[in-house]
Amino acid sequence: MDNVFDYEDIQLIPAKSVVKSRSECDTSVNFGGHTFKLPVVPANMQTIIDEKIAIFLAENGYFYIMHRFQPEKRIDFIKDMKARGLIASISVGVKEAEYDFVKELAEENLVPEYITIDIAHGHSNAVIEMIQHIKKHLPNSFVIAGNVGTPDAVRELENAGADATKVGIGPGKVCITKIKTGFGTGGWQLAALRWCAKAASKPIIADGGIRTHGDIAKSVRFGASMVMIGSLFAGHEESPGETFEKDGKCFKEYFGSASEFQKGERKNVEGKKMYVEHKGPLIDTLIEMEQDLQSSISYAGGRKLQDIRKVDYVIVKNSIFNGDKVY
Ligand SMILES: NC(=O)C1=CN([C@@H]2O[C@H](COP(=O)(O)OP(=O)(O)OC[C@H]3O[C@@H](n4cnc5c(N)ncnc54)[C@H](OP(=O)(O)O)[C@@H]3O)[C@@H](O)[C@H]2O)C=CC1
Ligand SMILES: Nc1nc2c(ncn2[C@@H]2O[C@H](COP(=O)(O)O)[C@@H](O)[C@H]2O)c(=O)[nH]1
Repeated sequence: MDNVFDYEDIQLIPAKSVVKSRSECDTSVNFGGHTFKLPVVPANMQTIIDEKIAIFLAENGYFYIMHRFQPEKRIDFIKDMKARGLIASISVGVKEAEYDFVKELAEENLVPEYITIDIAHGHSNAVIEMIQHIKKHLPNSFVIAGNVGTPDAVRELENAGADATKVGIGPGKVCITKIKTGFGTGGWQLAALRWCAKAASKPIIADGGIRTHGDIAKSVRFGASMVMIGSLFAGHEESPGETFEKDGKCFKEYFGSASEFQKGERKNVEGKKMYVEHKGPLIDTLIEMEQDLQSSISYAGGRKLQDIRKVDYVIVKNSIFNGDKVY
């Protein structure tokens, strides 16, 4: 690896604008045969998405991935989405029961449009075998496999049949993998994305470490087709979990999928919990993301999302915030 950098080490270089208004810039993306308004998907975590949010996102043209932490609800969830004429997008793990679940879906002819294999260390035979199992029983589902952090892993999962791979081990806001294991892409997630994207022949989802809307544009620049985000989507009015008040301010909890709060026990804990200040309605954030990304496209001198891929960049050795707070 030559250049190692993360989101805040990079600035994209502006090119001459070709639009009269940022509203002319098109942020939509085709991913897995469907077009979505944004190249952004809320993380498939229990404090980020639930059935209600999934319906809201699907009805309004946004991509979503339902989490896998209430496995008994998944069949009814898929049936409900299908009954509404909406895309069904679910997550699975790799344990034995998940093999039976995939077979059950096939037997009932319940075919989710998207299935995400959601595992911490995706470069493993466990994930390769699950990709093959899904492709055998549900060949028409678009399979997203992860998480990985190397070109070798991307190639192996693609060769096993994955339709997209998800890159990011340890850059998440509530992640403690980097601290507890010493491994991962924490601190160099954007460079890892670039490294993996060069090897990929199918779409990549950049997962974790997004702290500002500008990081979405940077992810696209370095090869992401889709960007998975947890912390920026936490704390909304609709977010799962209770709102509580402290010193006159409202908060919501955001915890890791490998935290004791998710697992219900302190075994192989690699995630933590934090409290996020209340952010208001989800739609306001989605609209602001779209406007900011339209602006990014205009700075790229383009009209559509892919134009961001063409811009030059510099590696800024110190933080781009120069000691200032982000907001
Ligand atoms: N993106 C990221 O950086 C990370 C994300 N997570 C999230 O946490 C959740 C739980 O993940 P995960 O623990 O994988 O899921 P599971 O608890 O479902 O474990 C999946 C299987 O993989 C095994 N496993 C887990 N980690 C490893 C490893 N490092 N090497 C070999 N086998 C392993 C587990 O066995 P056993 O438990 O016995 O080892 C289990 O059989 C997921 O939602 C995941 O996305 C967790 C950590 C990092
Ligand atoms: N190491 C861990 N990573 C986790 C855990 N739960 C989720 N995640 C990953 O984080 C991203 C979201 O990152 P953010 O920076 O946008 O907040 C999520 O999509 C997972 O890949 C965990 O317990 N440990």
